Amino acid sequence: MATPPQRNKVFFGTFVHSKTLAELEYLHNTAIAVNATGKIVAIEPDHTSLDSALFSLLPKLNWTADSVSATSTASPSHFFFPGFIDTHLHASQYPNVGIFGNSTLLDWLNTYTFPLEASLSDPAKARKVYTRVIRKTLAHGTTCAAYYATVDVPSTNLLADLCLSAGQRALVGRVCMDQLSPSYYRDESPEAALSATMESIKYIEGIDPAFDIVRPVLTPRFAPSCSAPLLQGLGKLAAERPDLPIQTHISENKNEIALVKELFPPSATGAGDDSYSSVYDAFGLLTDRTILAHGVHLSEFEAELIAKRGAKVSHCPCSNSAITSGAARVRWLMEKGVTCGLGTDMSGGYSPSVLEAARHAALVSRHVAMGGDDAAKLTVEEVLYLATKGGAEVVGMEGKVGGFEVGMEWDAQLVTLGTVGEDGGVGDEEDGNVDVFGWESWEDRIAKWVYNGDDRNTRMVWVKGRLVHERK
Ligand SMILES: O=c1[nH]c(=O)c2nc[nH]c2[nH]1
Repeated sequence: MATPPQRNKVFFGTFVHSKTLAELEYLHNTAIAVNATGKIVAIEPDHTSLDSALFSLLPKLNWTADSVSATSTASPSHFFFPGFIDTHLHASQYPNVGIFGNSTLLDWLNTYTFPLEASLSDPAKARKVYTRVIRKTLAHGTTCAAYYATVDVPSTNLLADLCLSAGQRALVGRVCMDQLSPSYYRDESPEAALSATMESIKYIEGIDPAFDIVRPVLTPRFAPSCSAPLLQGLGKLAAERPDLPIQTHISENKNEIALVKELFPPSATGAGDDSYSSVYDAFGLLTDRTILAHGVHLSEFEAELIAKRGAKVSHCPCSNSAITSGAARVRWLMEKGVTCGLGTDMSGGYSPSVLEAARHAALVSRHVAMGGDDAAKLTVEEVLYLATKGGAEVVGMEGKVGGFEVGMEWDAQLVTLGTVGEDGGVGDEEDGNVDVFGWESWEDRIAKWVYNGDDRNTRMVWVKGRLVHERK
């Protein structure tokens, strides 16, 4: 299934993206040229119109006018923004969003999660769920998602097929788990888990050999679900396959941490201590390709170890609040040198939106601040960095997606906010859920979007230059 052939494209208007963790860059009256393979090949600021940009760009790029399609918006309430990167979510749990009652992690897994995931070995059900979650996340501007599927190989492969045909960039993980779940939902043995994982890796290599859009990811569910031989086998595979990322959960919930200490004492792992991070480290799974979801209760020692290994943390604030896991200290992690991104963690998290995760990240950081560390507060600029450039680093795609620079790929969204008319009614633009009165600075508009925006503001979405969603 090859990506359909594309035309060259020129986009004109306001572009907003993260320059650094602390700073957004605003490029007004700017044209960005994207070639037929989806790469940004030119960025030209300070044009008076699309026509003037085309007049300048086409000869430079050796493009004819009829080889180019243009998307232009000069409205002060429209802007292009990099596509969001969801660094942690369970595609298989999408039907359960919002269904968690008063549960916490370990009972939530048994009550809500394992039965649903197991039921997705029905191919018709899996197709329905995966089609829907891809559509929904694209509609929220998620151009790249690090997905957990299930234990089942055919439906995991189906998820990869569906991401590829929808054009959503994805890491697709067959879930490895050979212990502590009901017998109807687990790998039969470490060998069976490794062979099923290889089967899925081979399948994805077959459909997207260069991993242009979809890539397999080694996915030990979390330490309690995996026997020592399984973790060891996955560590060996990770060493043999440096092209594959690894994803798992860490230190989300206090009972989970106690369980890990009980299951993996240093005598069983050979580690020098009994920390959760050292378990993954002992099995060769704490690497610079590892995405660790949650990291709520990490110790000083663990944060330092994670930073030293170059492993990344997917911060999942919506989930951490919903199933009462705790408030992760993101500023502290970043100051320790740990790269962080954002995850919706559906369905521990109830929302498919990375913008919502950004908002929760800002709010949870204020709860951390209320505990006495005022510097913990994350700004609008910082949570948007985590949602884009930080996320790109977490999934191993830094320099490729997450921003607007020559050489990067065009993974982007067109965001439209609603203008308010002279009489207080609807202005030139559609009636949006974010009202722009016209006197706000661009910084204010972006803040209003972060705190009030949703998929109604996500007008168009592109991945690698291809239009993958348009809101009518
Ligand atoms: O939020 C979570 N969701 C899960 O599915 C899971 N499995 C292990 N640990 C987990 N945490």
